[in-house]
Amino acid sequence: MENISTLRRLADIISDAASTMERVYARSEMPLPSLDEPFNPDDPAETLKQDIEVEAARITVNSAHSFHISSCLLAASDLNIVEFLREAGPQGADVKKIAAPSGVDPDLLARILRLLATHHIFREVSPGVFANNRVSSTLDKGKPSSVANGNRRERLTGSSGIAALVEHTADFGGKAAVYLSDSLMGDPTGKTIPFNIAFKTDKAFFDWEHGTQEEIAYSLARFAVAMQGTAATEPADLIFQGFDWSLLPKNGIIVDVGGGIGHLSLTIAKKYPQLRVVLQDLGPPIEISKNYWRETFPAHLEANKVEFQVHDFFTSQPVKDAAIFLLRYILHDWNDAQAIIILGHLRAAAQPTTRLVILEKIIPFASVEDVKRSEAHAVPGATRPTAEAPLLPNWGVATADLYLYDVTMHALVGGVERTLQGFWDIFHKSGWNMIEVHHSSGSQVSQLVAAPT
Ligand SMILES: C[S@@+](CC[C@H](N)C(=O)[O-])C[C@H]1O[C@@H](n2cnc3c(N)ncnc32)[C@H](O)[C@@H]1O
Repeated sequence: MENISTLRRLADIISDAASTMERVYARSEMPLPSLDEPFNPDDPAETLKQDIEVEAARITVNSAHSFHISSCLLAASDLNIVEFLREAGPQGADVKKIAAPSGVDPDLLARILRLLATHHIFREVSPGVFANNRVSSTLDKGKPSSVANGNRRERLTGSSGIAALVEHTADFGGKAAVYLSDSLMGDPTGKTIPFNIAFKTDKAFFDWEHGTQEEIAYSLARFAVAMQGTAATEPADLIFQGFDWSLLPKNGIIVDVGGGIGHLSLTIAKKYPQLRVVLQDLGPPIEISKNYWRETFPAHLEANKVEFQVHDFFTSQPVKDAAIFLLRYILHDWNDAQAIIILGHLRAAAQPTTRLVILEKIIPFASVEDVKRSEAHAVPGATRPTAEAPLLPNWGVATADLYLYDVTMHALVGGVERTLQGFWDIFHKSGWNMIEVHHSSGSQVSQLVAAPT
């Protein structure tokens, strides 16, 4: 009830703010400037916004500074602050104590935590005293803070993966993203990837070997755990909210293409142990995945129902009798030409009964779309409800994570989060026919099912 009343109070604040603005503009007999019109400093309605009442009612976001949220998040996670505050309990701890294990400047740390608390990540209980809240505690790596501080390499292992995902994104993604404009100014085609400018390398992200062996091993392991973290941000049964896995024959083979540690195929195999899994990825993730399966689902290994295969998906697919080629968060790493090559190799190895199951975010337009003119929208399950005006049809900032991911994909690997038509096009060009789409509740991730044409 407490939460409902908080929500109601929030709605009342917004409603009061709207009434204030309405009153001020009505009093001056002027229309409220439209968000869709260009800014005109000479319009008297603009000067009215300087009105102190309106100023107080207005919620503004200074987007140009918002990268500090990610940099502060990265610092807080790197310094294992959440673990320290878990041990401090709900009353929190003074920032001098929080800073002590790492030896960082407490005043600067307070500023970092205050910025995050202002975005409802951590709570400033009293001046300079911070505690975890519901949001910050999702970053908890689940270990005593002394262990997390004592072993940088191991501090993420066995965690939910959310801290690893935040660190990977804010670290590599954040550093790459600031070069977006530089990349476009230097090369308007968009083919220069910001990552390459930021890290002064010609290599692609997945081939990049940087720093010492220890640093490489650390970021590889962090990436593997981060991919598991993407699942922790989605409903646990997401993979079962679409394609019906029970329809697969006994010993049907799921090839988890670019499967990382294979957490997704493992989830399916746990529920349907009659299915076999071939987990494919590059060498280092495959090594990490073996331990993960040994610890998480040893029975499947003992039954010889999982095979770990080092395989480059830009080469010919060795499994010719797959029931399913499963690709989660693979296609978004690559541009269309590359995605068509990957899908083409799978098509060449497919039987008529083989199905492609793709898990990806599908990008809606920010405008109303004429779905009747889209071939892809005729596929069962493809159409999604849109929001009513004055909300944007895609629900506006409520779905902003889709577009944030999209630009991160470009900045880091030159990839793209595709529209439905975008998927239709690459399927079509690689010999696959989109037959079903499943949008899931409580998640931005959809399943696309395709059959060989
Ligand atoms: C975004 S991750 C997704 C991992 C996994 N499917 C998941 O959902 O957690 C992309 C994966 O593609 C793998 N990968 C990148 N290039 C590859 C290639 N040429 N061949 C096979 N796997 C590759 C990476 O190692 C990584 O595990």
